[in-house]
Amino acid sequence: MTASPDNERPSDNERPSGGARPPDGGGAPAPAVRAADLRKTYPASGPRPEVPAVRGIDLDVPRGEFFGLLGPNGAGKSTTIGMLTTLVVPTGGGASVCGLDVVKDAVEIKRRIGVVSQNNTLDSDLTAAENLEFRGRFFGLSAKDARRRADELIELFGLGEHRKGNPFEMSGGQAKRVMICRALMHGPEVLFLDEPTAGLDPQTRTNLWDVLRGLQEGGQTIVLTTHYMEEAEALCDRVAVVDHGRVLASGTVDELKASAGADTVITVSYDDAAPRDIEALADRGGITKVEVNGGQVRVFAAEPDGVLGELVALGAKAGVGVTDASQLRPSLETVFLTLTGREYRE
Ligand SMILES: Nc1ncnc2c1ncn2[C@@H]1O[C@H](COP(=O)(O)OP(=O)(O)OP(=O)(O)O)[C@@H](O)[C@H]1O
Repeated sequence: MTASPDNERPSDNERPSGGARPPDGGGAPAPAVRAADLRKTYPASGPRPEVPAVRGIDLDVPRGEFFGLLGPNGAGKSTTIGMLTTLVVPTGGGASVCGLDVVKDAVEIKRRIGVVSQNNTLDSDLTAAENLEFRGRFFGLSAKDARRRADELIELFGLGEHRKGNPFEMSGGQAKRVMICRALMHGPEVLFLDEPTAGLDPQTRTNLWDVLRGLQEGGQTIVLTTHYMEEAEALCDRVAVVDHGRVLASGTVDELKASAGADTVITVSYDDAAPRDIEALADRGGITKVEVNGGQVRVFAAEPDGVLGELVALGAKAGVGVTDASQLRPSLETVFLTLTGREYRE
């Protein structure tokens, strides 16, 4: 489910208490994003109970960084980005973007950011170029400047053939590029992208990665949400792994791997209860942890060589067969497994 702009504003006593507004003027510029104990609980509606979508998130994103909020569906990523982009009103904690409070300074923040939502929100009555020009005019550019800026972006994003195209007759990847161009029309300080490559085929996805990398190399601060592990690994300087509305861990991908997921994870499913003596493997050098759950065994190993074969052999000795086996090398996926005990679900 995607967080949507909500009109319900919190009452004064539940309104966030000012968030994290860094000092104005002088010194280093305020960070691109800062959040402190940021929360959102959607109110109950009919038979549906309230939903604590974001349950106290802290973030600190410096300028120029490519930052990723990574988590499975329903983790609270869209709600978090909704609050940072002022579309969703927090119910607790606070956040600032470019030093401006997301509640009190929402109008000014809108001028400073570009937002690319998950769905195609382009205007179907306008061509691609007109969509861009219209946005430029909205942000106060003269007709001439809006046209020039639109032309520049269309060129940069390889959309020349589509400038007069209807955004709803384009491929998903082309429409997404037009949306990114539109979000860049007014030269935003921070670009927010909510699941920019969801639903795109792998080739289109990696093409879009190149586009985003190019933007960052040009100095653009980018914050994206993604549920694709490999997307976060490919693009982000730093990542916050989010699940059930909380940050489980954050840092560079390498830091995360080193701290939480340095091990290779070998998972074996037996056709009956796992052999009893399997837990003794944990005492062996090079093995960090062994988890047994019914017929499933998961071994976290710094030295994984031979472990899989040994699990098969132990099963055979105990008269149980192996129905499934996998070996995950250290990655964000193993970080997630280590942190949650659950496999990452996309
Ligand atoms: N407007 C809303 N009203 C009520 N509940 C909502 C609303 N928007 C999101 N939720 C719920 O909040 C939780 C977090 O959703 P959210 O969309 O923020 O997660 P997400 O990590 O972005 O997931 P996805 O990748 O599927 O969009 C989910 O349980 C979702 O059902």
